[in-house]
Amino acid sequence: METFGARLHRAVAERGPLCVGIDPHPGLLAQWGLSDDVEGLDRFCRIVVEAIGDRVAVVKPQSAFFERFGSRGVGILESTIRQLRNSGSLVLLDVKRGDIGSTVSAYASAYLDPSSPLYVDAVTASPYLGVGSLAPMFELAAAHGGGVFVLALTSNPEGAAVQRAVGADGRTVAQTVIDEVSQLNRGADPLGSFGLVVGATIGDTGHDLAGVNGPLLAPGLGAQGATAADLRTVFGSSLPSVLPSYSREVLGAGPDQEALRAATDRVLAECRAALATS
Ligand SMILES: O=c1ccn([C@@H]2O[C@H](COP(=O)(O)O)[C@@H](O)[C@H]2O)c(=O)[nH]1
Repeated sequence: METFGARLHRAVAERGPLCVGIDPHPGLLAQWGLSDDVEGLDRFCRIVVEAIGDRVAVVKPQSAFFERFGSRGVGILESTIRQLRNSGSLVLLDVKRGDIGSTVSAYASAYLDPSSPLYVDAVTASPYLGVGSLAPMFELAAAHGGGVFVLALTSNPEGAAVQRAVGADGRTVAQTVIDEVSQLNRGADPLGSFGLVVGATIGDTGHDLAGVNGPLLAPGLGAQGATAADLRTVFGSSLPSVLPSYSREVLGAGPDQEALRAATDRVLAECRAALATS
C-alpha cells in the first residue's frame, strides 16, 4: 500500500505544489448567482470540481460550509468527495477534529476508514487535547494510506496567544506539536504522511520545522493577505515541503470555469516561483 506521503509527493510532482479549497461562503454563492441552499451548494461544488479537479494536486473542502445545511449539506460533501476522487485530485477534508482518544477513534473511522461515506485521503486535526489524543487518527491513517495535518501555527492572529505560549521545558506549544509530529514521520521516504498546518501570514516566528519530514500546509494566502513571496520568510529551508493553499482567491474568479482555471494556473505559477530554491 502506498502511503499518503508518497501519494502526495507524486501528486505534487505531477500537478504542482498547490491545494485549492472549496469554501462555499454565502457571499460567494450570491456572487456566482446561486441560491444559498443545498441546490446552490451542489451546483457550486460541481462547477469547481469540473473546472479544477483534474489539474490540482490537492483539493480541500471546508466541512463547515457543508455542515451548515445539516444532513443534506453533508450529503453534498459526500458526493463532492466522490467526484474529486474520480477527478484524480487528493482530497484533504478541513474539519479540524480533536477530542479525547476514545472519541477521536470515531472521528478516525468517519474520515479515514475506506468503508466510510466521508472517506478522504487526509484530514486536518486539532492538537489542543494533546497530540497523543490524536493517536487513533494517526494509526488508522497509517493503516490505510491516509494522512493527518495537525494545527501548529495557524494563519489567524488569535492563534499566537495559545500556540506561542511557552511551557515549562522552554518550548512553545507549537514547537511541542511540531516535535511530536516530526517523530511520527521519522524514516519516512520520500515524505511522511503526517503534516502540519502553518499559516503563510505568520512571518518569521523562529520555530524549527527542519525535522518534520512531512507536508506543511500553508493557508492564509490571498484573501487573508499573505502572498506567495511570504512563504520564504515563514518556511526558510523547509520550503520544499510546503503545500500552499488558496480558497477565496481562486473561488472569487467563478463561476466561469475558464476563469477558475486561469486563477488556479496563476497562483500555481506564483507558488512555483516562490518555492524554487535556486
Ligand atoms: O490556520 C488555518 C487553518 C485553516 N484555514 C482554513 O483554510 C481556508 C482559508 O480560506 P481562504 O479563503 O484562502 O482564506 C479556510 O477554509 C480556513 O478555515 C486557515 O485559513 N488557517
